[in-house]
Amino acid sequence: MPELPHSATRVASQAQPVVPQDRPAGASARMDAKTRIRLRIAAFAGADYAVNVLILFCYAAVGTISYQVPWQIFGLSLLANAAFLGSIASGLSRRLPDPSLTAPQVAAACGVNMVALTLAPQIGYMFVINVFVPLCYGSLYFERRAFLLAWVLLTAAVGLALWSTGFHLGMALSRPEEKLLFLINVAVVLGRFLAINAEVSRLRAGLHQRNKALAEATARLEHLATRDELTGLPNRREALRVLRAECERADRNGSRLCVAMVDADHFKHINDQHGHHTGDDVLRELSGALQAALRTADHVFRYGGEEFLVLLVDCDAADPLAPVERARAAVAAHPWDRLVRGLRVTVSIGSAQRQPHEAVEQVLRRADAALYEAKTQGRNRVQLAR
Ligand SMILES: Nc1nc2c(ncn2[C@@H]2O[C@H](COP(=O)(O)OP(=O)(O)OP(=O)(O)O)[C@@H](O)[C@H]2O)c(=O)[nH]1
Repeated sequence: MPELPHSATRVASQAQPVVPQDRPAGASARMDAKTRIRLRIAAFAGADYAVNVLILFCYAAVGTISYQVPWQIFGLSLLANAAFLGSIASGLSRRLPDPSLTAPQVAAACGVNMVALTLAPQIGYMFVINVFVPLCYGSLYFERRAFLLAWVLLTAAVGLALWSTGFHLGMALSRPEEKLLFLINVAVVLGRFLAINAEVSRLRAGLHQRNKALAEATARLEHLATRDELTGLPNRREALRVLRAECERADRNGSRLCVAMVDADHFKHINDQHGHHTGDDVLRELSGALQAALRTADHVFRYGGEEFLVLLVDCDAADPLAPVERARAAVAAHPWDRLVRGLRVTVSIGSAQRQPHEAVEQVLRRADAALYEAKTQGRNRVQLAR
């Protein structure tokens, strides 16, 4: 069952079903707050019983029914409401699967109305109308099976009450005061439906809010899971996902892909000489320089440490080295002086043109081997994979 709504306290149905579900163990402050809400709702249910009893006293006052009826209903309502308040206040209800006592409170409200129907069948329609309110409120929280059960039981209870009166169901409307009392009762019932409607709106707004927060949290998590925090580039996990997707696409439409491993030269030296902070700045600028040198359709990923992976889509088979050579030259020509005077940063690149249907792991292995060659041959160069 959902969390107990605060505004549920405003719902003026007869026995208010309350909602929070917690376990008996550990009476934390949070549970105490829930208990307070449950108590408040049960108290409002009590006030609701009082309104019904008052209407019955009015009927007795105008002579439609005997005074015995409101007194008996008053006693019964008091008993039921006191039992609910007592078991919620004492913490007894927390030992139950439904600590809000939603179903028992709905059942009690319907039961009191059915007893009233048997005691005063001459205004019996009023009690039949009244039972819609607690049942409707319960339906907000009941699962389908529970609601079906409530439906069957209530129908049986109405049938039983009618049978006990010999099916003498009536509505006293002959005198003006009876007409007025009937209208008052209808107004009270409709008011209760309005309160239920407010409750539905509140639950819906809460749900909408929670869905929105969940969608935002999911997007944030997704971003964190696929992005490198330092450079803002997509990370290695995302690189492999995109690479697989692009390979499938290339195989479908017969286009070519180039995979290039880009590694900063002597980066350890930069860190050692200028500090990790500068090293981080270099990585950030490096990612920007690589992106600026490539087409927007191409991808740059931070593959790890000082290593980047570049994925060139629709790569020109005639000159697969041209774009990566452009990227290398752009990095070498970048105004690194802006970071630290005299700073020079270059990259070595191993580039592999993917063969049709070549496995992702294989093309990455070839690009990595080419990068190793570029490093051993003196760095600041591009090596095409074999
Ligand atoms: N500042 C900074 N340094 C990093 C980061 N990730 C990796 N490094 C450093 O990058 C350095 C890489 O060093 P090496 O693997 O020896 O490579 P290298 O010094 O670039 O040498 P070559 O690749 O052979 O040219 C290590 O000192 C890592 O600590 C990072 O996010 N920030």
